[in-house]
Amino acid sequence: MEPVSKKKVSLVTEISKEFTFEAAHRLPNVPPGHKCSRVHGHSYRIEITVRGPVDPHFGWIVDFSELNAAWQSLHAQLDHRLLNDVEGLENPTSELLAAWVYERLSFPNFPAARVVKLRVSETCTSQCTVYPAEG
Ligand SMILES: Nc1nc2c(c(=O)[nH]1)N=C([C@H](O)[C@H](O)COP(=O)(O)OP(=O)(O)OP(=O)(O)O)CN2
Ligand SMILES: [Zn+2]
Repeated sequence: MEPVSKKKVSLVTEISKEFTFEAAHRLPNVPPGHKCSRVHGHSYRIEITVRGPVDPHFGWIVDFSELNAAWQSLHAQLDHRLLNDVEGLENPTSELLAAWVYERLSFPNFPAARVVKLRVSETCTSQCTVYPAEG
């Protein structure tokens, strides 16, 4: 009988975690009469995907609880707020919110871990995804 091959494949590994917050917003630059010019609320979902080397000792890219810790200070700034009042979110579209969150995430204990995808869902059917540009 042939021995089973133990060939090592090189893998790209990602982990993801989803967070939620509740907030109100209005979009100040929409045309007159647009429904989003009025203050309204969303149950936002933020999915964060991290890529990096799997630490040989821990066996993970980054502890899920470190993602949790990184998210907590952002959650405190966003949850049950009028997003327009948050510095940098004066025009709180999904696109600009995704960039705002992306720019503020870091994992000090796992510096090799990189956020490679961040998705904001405003509703069940409306999402925005950002990725770091190549290069
Ligand atoms: N490109 C974007 N378009 C819109 C954004 C945005 O952030 N980026 N935001 C809005 C509003 O916030 C709106 O609340 C969400 O839009 P929409 O999907 O139209 O919401 P509805 O639940 O009303 O959608 P229906 O599928 O029509 O029920 C608008 N556009
Ligand atoms: Zn909205």
